[in-house]
Amino acid sequence: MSKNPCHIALIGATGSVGSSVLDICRAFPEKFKIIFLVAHRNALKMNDLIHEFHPIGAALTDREAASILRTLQSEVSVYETDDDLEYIVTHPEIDHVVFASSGTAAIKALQKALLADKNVSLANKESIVVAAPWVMPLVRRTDQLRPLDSEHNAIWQCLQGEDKETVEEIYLTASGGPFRTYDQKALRHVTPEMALAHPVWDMGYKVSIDSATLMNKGIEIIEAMYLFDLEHTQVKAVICPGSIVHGIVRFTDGTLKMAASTPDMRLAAATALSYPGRLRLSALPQIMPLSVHSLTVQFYPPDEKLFPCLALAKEAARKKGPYPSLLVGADEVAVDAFLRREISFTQISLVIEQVLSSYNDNAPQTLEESLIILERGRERARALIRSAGRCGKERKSYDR
Ligand SMILES: NC(=O)C1=CN([C@@H]2O[C@H](COP(=O)(O)OP(=O)(O)OC[C@H]3O[C@@H](n4cnc5c(N)ncnc54)[C@H](OP(=O)(O)O)[C@@H]3O)[C@@H](O)[C@H]2O)C=CC1
Ligand SMILES: CC(=O)[C@@H](O)[C@H](O)COP(=O)(O)O
Ligand SMILES: [Mn+2]
Repeated sequence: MSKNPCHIALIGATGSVGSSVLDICRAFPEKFKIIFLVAHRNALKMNDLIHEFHPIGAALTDREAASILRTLQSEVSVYETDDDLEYIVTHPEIDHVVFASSGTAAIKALQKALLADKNVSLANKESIVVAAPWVMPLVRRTDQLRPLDSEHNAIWQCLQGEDKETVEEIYLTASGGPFRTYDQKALRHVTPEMALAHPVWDMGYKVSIDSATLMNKGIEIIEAMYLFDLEHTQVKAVICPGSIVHGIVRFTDGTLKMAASTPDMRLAAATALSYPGRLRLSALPQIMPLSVHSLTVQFYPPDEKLFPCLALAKEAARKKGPYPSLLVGADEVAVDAFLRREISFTQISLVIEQVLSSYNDNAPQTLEESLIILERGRERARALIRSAGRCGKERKSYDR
């Protein structure tokens, strides 16, 4: 930790990962102080957080929501634009920026934070998948970028003190999602409510649906390739029901090193924020420490036929070029359409597959080109869904 208290800017403060980070800050006020809070449009929750954490500023990237927040309180300055976000993540008062927002909107802020030599904890996987070639070279110090995604946080912990050349392969564990035991026929009748009911984690809608299709694990494979500078053949997914083990590294001498803990994002947040120290999390009595005596862990391979999204993401990992951005764009739109009941659960992978297979342009050379490809992925997915026709059932929005 650079200083006590460590001054934090939290992007995605009103979300699921944001709440875990705030729980750690709440439990250790002498170690962590919230200086800026950023979210998209949840003005009411942001207002509550301002009253609790007393930051010097808050931002809502939705302009209307920012206006509402200004009317709700006068305690802090309210920001809203991309420039404001850059101001926040490079602010001289800030030591550590946590990127816990969903989507890809914070990519440029992530670049700015790294360039300004801030420590960064990163939960947002889409940013790395879309922009790694323009983000990873900006990392200046080995302790600067700390993975918050639970599997990557586990791998990061396993790799500490190790020589990268001795890493043979890594395994990211997957819970298997709510449909781990389903067959093809049962998958056809899956509803958004069923898909959102994750067996282990309480997460935002997008990542919950991605977990149910196993796209989350596919996206995480690409994320891990870039974060740990590994080939696609070195990153594997393995099902671990219950998600007690989060990540495994196999070294060249055959040793397997794995990180296990109660599945709780506050643990990942604590390790990233307190690195190289560790916190005494008994201050958070709700986190039950694992007992070695009751530990039974099973691993088995994922079924890529039943969950084709994983195979599609692995193919994008192999081909790289435009495919990771296309995959993220198409998946975003397909998941949204599923939540709006415009397509079925099994059509999610069909939409993404068609977007990927119909694309033959060049690899992006710049971040701007990668963002254009991301947008093409979204547009093509929208066009496919439109042309397939709407199902005409009741449409319920799952937007927060
Ligand atoms: N949830 C989890 O346990 C895990 C999540 N992740 C990753 O972390 C990220 C966040 O996930 P999760 O917390 O579940 O998501 P949520 O949907 O719960 O929260 C998303 C957060 O991002 C904010 N946000 C959305 N768009 C923007 C934007 N354009 N600018 C600024 N803030 C924005 C939202 O604000 P508002 O509420 O105002 O709309 C909200 O605070 C995702 O990339 C996810 O894949 C990784 C590992 C675990
Ligand atoms: C908590 C976390 O890191 C999520 O990304 C988690 O991995 C989702 O669960 P699945 O293992 O089901 O994808
Ligand atoms: Mn994860």
